[in-house]
Amino acid sequence: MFIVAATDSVFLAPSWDRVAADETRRLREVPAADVGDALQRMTVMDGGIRLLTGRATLVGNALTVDVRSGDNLAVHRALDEARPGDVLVVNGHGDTTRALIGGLIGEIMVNAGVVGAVVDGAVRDVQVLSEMGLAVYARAITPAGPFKHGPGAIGAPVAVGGLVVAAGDVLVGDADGVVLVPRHRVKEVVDAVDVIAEKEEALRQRILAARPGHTAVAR
Ligand SMILES: O=C([O-])CC(=O)C(=O)O
Ligand SMILES: [Mg+2]
Repeated sequence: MFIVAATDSVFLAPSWDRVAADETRRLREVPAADVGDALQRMTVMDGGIRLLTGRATLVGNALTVDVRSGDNLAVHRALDEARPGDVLVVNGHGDTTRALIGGLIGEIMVNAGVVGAVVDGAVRDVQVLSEMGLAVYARAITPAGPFKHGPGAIGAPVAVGGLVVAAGDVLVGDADGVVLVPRHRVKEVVDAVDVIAEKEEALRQRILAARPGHTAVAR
């Protein structure tokens, strides 16, 4: 940790599995909407979880953190457990009065290879986070800083955006928002998204063909 604080109040789960990057590669190329459709439109975070930085594409394994509202001690501690390709997923209990992540946490994320964050709460320093190339999704922005007393939990299932996210599950985000792909459903989703994309394209072509003044020139 880069801050000096006792962490006895922070629970740490023993370990969890992650999905290898080559298994999720296809999910980087398709809209989050298609990924959600491949999951029967079910495991999609609510629209309050919005992209707040310039980089939209987010695909990675959840490093889950539960915090006390307005307190980010467990976030600092969690980053010691981070692996490259992780996404910080924080249950801030919907509290938007204090930011749980900012530019300094962003710098630690970059050191650890953490590609972004999804926060059920608020963040700050969004301009700086954006310049770092991090994809950060949250409910709100506030300049108000967090406390660092704990308690918290790392690696336990968390409630974020109306979903339960387990450590190691895959998050897929773009400008529309964030979709959860449960770890054991990645292959099924990768197989399904191509079929969905083909169907959408076929329908789009029919719509374009019906547009007034349409000439049958391939795009
Ligand atoms: O004070 C904090 O922990 C949050 C913050 O602004 C930063 O990480 O830069
Ligand atoms: Mg800051």
